[in-house]
Amino acid sequence: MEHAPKAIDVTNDVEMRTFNFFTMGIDGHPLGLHLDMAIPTILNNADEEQQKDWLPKAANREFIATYAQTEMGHGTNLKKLETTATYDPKTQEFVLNSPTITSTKWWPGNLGKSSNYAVVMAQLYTQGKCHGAHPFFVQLRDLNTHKPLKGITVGDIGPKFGMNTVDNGFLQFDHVRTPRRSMFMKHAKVLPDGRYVPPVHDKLNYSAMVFIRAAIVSGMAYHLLVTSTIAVRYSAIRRQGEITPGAGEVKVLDYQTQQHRIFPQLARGLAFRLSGQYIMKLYTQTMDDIRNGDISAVPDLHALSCGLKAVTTHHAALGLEQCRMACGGHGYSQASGFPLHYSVAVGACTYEGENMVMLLQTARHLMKIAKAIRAGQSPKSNKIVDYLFHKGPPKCLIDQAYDTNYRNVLESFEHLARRQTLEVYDKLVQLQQQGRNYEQAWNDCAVELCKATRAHVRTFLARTFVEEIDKISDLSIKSVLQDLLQLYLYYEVTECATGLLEDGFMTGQQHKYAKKKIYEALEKIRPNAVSIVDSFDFQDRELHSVLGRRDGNVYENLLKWAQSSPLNKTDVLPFHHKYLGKMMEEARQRSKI
Ligand SMILES: CCCCCCCCCCCCCCCC(=O)SCCNC(=O)CCNC(=O)[C@H](O)C(C)(C)COP(=O)(O)OP(=O)(O)OC[C@H]1O[C@@H](n2cnc3c(N)ncnc32)[C@H](O)[C@@H]1OP(=O)(O)O
Ligand SMILES: Cc1cc2nc3c(=O)[nH]c(=O)nc-3n(C[C@H](O)[C@H](O)[C@H](O)COP(=O)(O)OP(=O)(O)OC[C@H]3O[C@@H](n4cnc5c(N)ncnc54)[C@H](O)[C@@H]3O)c2cc1C
Repeated sequence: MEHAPKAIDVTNDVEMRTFNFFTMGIDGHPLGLHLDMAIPTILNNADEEQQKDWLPKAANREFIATYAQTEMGHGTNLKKLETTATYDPKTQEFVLNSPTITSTKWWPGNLGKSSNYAVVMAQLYTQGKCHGAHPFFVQLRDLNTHKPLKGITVGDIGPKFGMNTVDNGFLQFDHVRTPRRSMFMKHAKVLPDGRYVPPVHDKLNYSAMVFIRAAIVSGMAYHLLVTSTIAVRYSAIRRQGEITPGAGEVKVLDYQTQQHRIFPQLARGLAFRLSGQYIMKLYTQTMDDIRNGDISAVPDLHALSCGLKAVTTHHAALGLEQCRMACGGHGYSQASGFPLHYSVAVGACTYEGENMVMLLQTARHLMKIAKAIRAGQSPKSNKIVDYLFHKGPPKCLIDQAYDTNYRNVLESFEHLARRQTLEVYDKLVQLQQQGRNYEQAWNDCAVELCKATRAHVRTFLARTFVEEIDKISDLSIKSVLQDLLQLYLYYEVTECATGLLEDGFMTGQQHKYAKKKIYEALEKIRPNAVSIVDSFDFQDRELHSVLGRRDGNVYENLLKWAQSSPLNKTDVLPFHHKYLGKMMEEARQRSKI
């Protein structure tokens, strides 16, 4: 008996995301910000009554909302946002206003044409006092005509580096009135008479950003695993040159340089995937804690999500580019899929907090820990940062036989993170003792502060990778993943070798040992590489790549792909005789004279 196809349940988040993903590709769609930021804001920042009203409608797509925070003049420094929401107790309304050109909201995804509502971040004024940026849920367009409401100017910001299926927009308010209850009131409130009730933690309004920063980690894993799948598969069919003269052309994947280019991206993709799961669990747990009145984990979550976001997006951008270059000329064609994946992935280096700014946020947290260490305090049973309090071995032991579960490699990462953190802390203190104020001293130390964050995040990623692989009980799977783990760890050792060699912790000999372990891992991974990427079970329609086809039939499909180009619809372009043809004809005539 035939069954009618099951309809998509639009209120089921996973079902809907999967559907969107396969039907609309990866560069975004009109519901992206609605699902990723507006709904999380409602969940975490609307009070019970507001949620009852907004959430079912949002889940049911009765409206489309976006997250409008960034302005033309300020994206990073939220304290300087210029949009105002001034409370008028007479009418119990807020008046939203964009006082300057630079206060124009600029960048929000799906704001330009799709959304009819927005979470708007605006400086809250009541009883003559500014209380900082707060979120408001504001209607922008008429629900029937979809025309902008009175006082609202809204539109698209134009083509971008990528993600051009998303209508990133601009928005201006000219004294637009919105009811008092359009302010998100779970944490802070404005009472009908205008009194302001502060939140228990003044950064709870930023929870949607924390959510996306955490989600980005898995997103970057996805991009890296997809692009390394393309590069591995293509390298397994591409033959070029000989290793043994006369033995015939080899698959380019047999070249050590090719493996060294691609396999670390695969390993990093897995590492990001495992840490992505960890941070998402931490996010969910922390949001539950907040609901129960416990905000103690907020700083840890914020610090870890900022650092992971910055490091994983940066490494994904570098890794994607390596995968592209590893595919030679065909990698530069849009048929490879790389331009699409690259332009989407690199946006994440900027959105949801510019990467340097994010590294510095984590460093802020590290400096507090350094202060506690220097004051002789004990660790507080915090799995993520406690290692900073402990003294590790005085010398690197990566080449010693005592290694169980890579403890000696992890100790090397811990050593570097600890040293970098404490050294930059000491420099901060010293500069202040020499007369610099804290902010000036901070700026003088900024590059070193970022290095401390990177070292700390490297330690976290590596430890999570080791711990998760250790939990696997299927030995055949475990052994393949252990090869990738070996590559990951020693590759990271060589990446931070300058820091490990700088203070004599690691010897030149040990550096050479790490390189040897990399080459050994590459060799072990090579025979399994295609099976590993096949096991991710990406569908061809996800890869968007002729080079990365699962069936390996690259060349015939590359030709078909080129032949289907609009330029090839006719043998002779319609305007040929008008321009190029005419030019050549005239030149020929002239040379005859
Ligand atoms: C297949 C692919 C899938 C991909 C995966 C999914 C992706 C899905 C696609 C999405 C598509 C694009 C979506 C883009 C959407 C936008 O880009 S939305 C706009 C995002 N904008 C930003 O991120 C702005 C960045 N700036 C900031 O977050 C803040 O201004 C800064 C830089 C953190 C500083 O904030 P501030 O208000 O000036 O704070 P300040 O007074 O300096 O106080 C700092 C204190 O607050 C704390 N703090 C600051 N922020 C927080 C926070 N959030 N929580 C807790 N504490 C905080 C600090 O730790 C510090 O604490 P203390 O050290 O003082 O104890
Ligand atoms: C694809 C995309 C989608 C986006 N979607 C949205 C959205 O949906 N909603 C939304 O509200 N916004 C969105 N944005 C905006 C985005 O969040 C901001 O662009 C981002 O937060 C960076 O802010 P900025 O543009 O002001 O950069 P700037 O802060 O001007 O950065 C410029 C440079 O200054 C440096 N810098 C700035 N401050 C400091 C500091 N304190 N210390 C050291 N260096 C500093 C930065 O590191 C950077 O190198 C999106 C952006 C992009 C690219």
